[in-house]
Amino acid sequence: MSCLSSQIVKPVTISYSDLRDKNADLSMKIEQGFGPNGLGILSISDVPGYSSLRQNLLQLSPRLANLPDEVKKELEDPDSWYNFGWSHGKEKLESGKPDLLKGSFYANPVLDIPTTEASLIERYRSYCGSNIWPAKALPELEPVCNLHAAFKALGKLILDVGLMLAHHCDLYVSKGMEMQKDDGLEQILFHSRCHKGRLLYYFPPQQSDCTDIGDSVSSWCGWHTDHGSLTGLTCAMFTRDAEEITCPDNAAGLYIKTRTNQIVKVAFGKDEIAYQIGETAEILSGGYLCATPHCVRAPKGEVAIGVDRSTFALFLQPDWDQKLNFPPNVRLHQELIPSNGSLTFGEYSEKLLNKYYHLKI
Ligand SMILES: O=C(O)CCC(=O)C(=O)O
Ligand SMILES: [Fe+2]
Repeated sequence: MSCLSSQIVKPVTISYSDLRDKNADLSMKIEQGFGPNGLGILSISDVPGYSSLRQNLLQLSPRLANLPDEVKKELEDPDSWYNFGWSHGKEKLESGKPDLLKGSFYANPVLDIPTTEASLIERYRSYCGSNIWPAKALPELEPVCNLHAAFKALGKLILDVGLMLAHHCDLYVSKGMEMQKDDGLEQILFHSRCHKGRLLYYFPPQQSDCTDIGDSVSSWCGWHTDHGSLTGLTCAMFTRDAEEITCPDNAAGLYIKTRTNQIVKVAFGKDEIAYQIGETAEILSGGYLCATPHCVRAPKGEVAIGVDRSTFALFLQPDWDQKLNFPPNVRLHQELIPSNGSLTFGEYSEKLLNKYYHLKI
């Protein structure tokens, strides 16, 4: 049984100067962060230029989310199942109801048009579509017109730091498992065209929600594991009436289920980038890196009225063509895996999307 701890846990931290040293032995820290008995998250401190890029992007999140509905509609992309541009109320909550609690803006921070091949765009809708940026031509979008630059700058920085971290993950995994030179996470992620950034906006609880929110730890975002390899996360920004505040409810925020089934709130600094493990890192590493179950708790009570939350996630993911061999000891989504135990990352993701959108598997 899971057990909710009132403790707030700080992840293991690696400084940027240690991380970028390819020869440093960081395997103890990688194991503490990501290994079978690790917390499932670690943070990187002192990344040059990071703090201002975080601030630049996160401040645009409430502005984007509060644009008129018809303007946001122009930024939607049903062809990619809302995996590019603006998405609100398209995913389902654990209860089966549409998720209206948060809005997201998705884009590939590296490639605006990952491919022009129609068959690929049709087959891998969530990755092979094109980015949609607020056009300068629309005056209503003026407050978010620099979204394009701010999103790409932060996304690329979190990607570069994530690749350095992937290098050290490979060194750790190679101590336990035989690996070919190009099989490692670093090379797989370096060659991928599939990275996806997500600017998230959690709408503020209203007076009427006060009693609805309840005690659940997953009241803002349900329990899940990310299906990419590494997820880079910024420390969230809370605002009320467009002013940045400290969240009035200390229990609100990101929660993780540890390997020993403890549910803990994790907190890391504004100046740190946190990374979590996604399912495909667990698959590629034969279970040496373990996917991180997590959720987000909303602030509760009168003090929470009008408090919103903005954050950014970068999903570092393998290319759509990357073959994944599912090791027998990794038991994620067993029902989706064919008998030969192998799928490409693109096929795996499409199957998951079908599962979550209640379409056919
Ligand atoms: O809001 C957060 O801190 C986490 C978001 C998240 O888990 C996701 O987008 O997959
Ligand atoms: Fe997540």
